[in-house]
Amino acid sequence: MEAASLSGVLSYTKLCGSSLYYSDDRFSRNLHLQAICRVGVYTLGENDVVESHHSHAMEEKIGVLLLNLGGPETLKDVQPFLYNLFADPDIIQLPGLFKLLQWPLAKLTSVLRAPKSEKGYAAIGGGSPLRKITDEQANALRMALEAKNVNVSVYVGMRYWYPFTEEVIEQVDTLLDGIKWDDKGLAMAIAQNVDTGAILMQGFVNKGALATIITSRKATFFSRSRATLWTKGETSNNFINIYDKRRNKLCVQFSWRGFLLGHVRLLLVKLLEIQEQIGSSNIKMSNLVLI
Ligand SMILES: C=CC1=C(C)c2cc3[nH]c(cc4nc(cc5[nH]c(cc1n2)c(C)c5CCC(=O)O)C(CCC(=O)O)=C4C)c(C)c3C=C
Ligand SMILES: [Fe+2]
Repeated sequence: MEAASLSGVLSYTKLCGSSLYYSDDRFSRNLHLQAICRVGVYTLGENDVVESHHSHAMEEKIGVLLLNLGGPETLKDVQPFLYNLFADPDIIQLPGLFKLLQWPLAKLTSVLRAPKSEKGYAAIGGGSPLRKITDEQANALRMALEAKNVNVSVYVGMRYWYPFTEEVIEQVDTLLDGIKWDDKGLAMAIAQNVDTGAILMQGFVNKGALATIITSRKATFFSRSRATLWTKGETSNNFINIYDKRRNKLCVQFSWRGFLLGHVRLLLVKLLEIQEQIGSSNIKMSNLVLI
């Protein structure tokens, strides 16, 4: 895949007092470059009404999380980066029991491909420009919002290379204030059908599970008995997809039990709205940060 065609994923996280909003368009349609470019154009038009919301916005903590895929920053990153990419079943999907070969095959193909890719990266300066571009976009977004008197923290998380989304989410504690973690860093979570409210699954999440939910769009929990993350459906293929691409609609909402159940549930309903706006051609920053 051409490096130039690979921007990726744009996601927004809004912390509203105690709520986390996010939206992730990872592999949907052809949004990749378009979405990233939108960061640059998310400035408010003269006629956009922001002022009326300002006092409200300024009291809130607002975070924006830009998600991208990442790329190798140096030539020695190329093989491990390719491994991360090929080990992702969203990129290369093997049927049935062949799934067990995902990691060895990822290792093999990454090692075989790396020399050719390294040459390509050497020709464009020795590494991928994705991180630099995404950081610049984050700064541009921050400045555009500051110019409108909207004070936000903008973060960047990558799926296949540094800074990994999981690490960013671990670090950005303030984004997760709304969830009441217990002393083991866990919170009870329930996945509900957005339309019917039916409870699909109940389990525990930690910050890593949350990051995985955000990046994979599949219901993921922390297994207390195995002390590991598990994605519902990873063996049965019967995933709980939190977003239905065909309907362009969020289909599962997560609620975290704790102080703020209502609030956090609300945030995921809002997430749906943000998602729909991102999918539409005419999203405005006022929609994004001032819901
Ligand atoms: C089997 C080959 C490949 C498939 C299938 C594939 C799908 C795929 N890739 C991305 C995202 C990225 N790919 C990137 C680089 C890259 N990808 C492949 C191969 C496949 N990708 C290679 C060999 C490379 C290395 C570069 C090269 O040699 O051409 C990158 C990094 C871009 C950068 O700026 O460095 C990303 C990101 C997606 C989303 C995808 C399928 C949906
Ligand atoms: Fe690729």
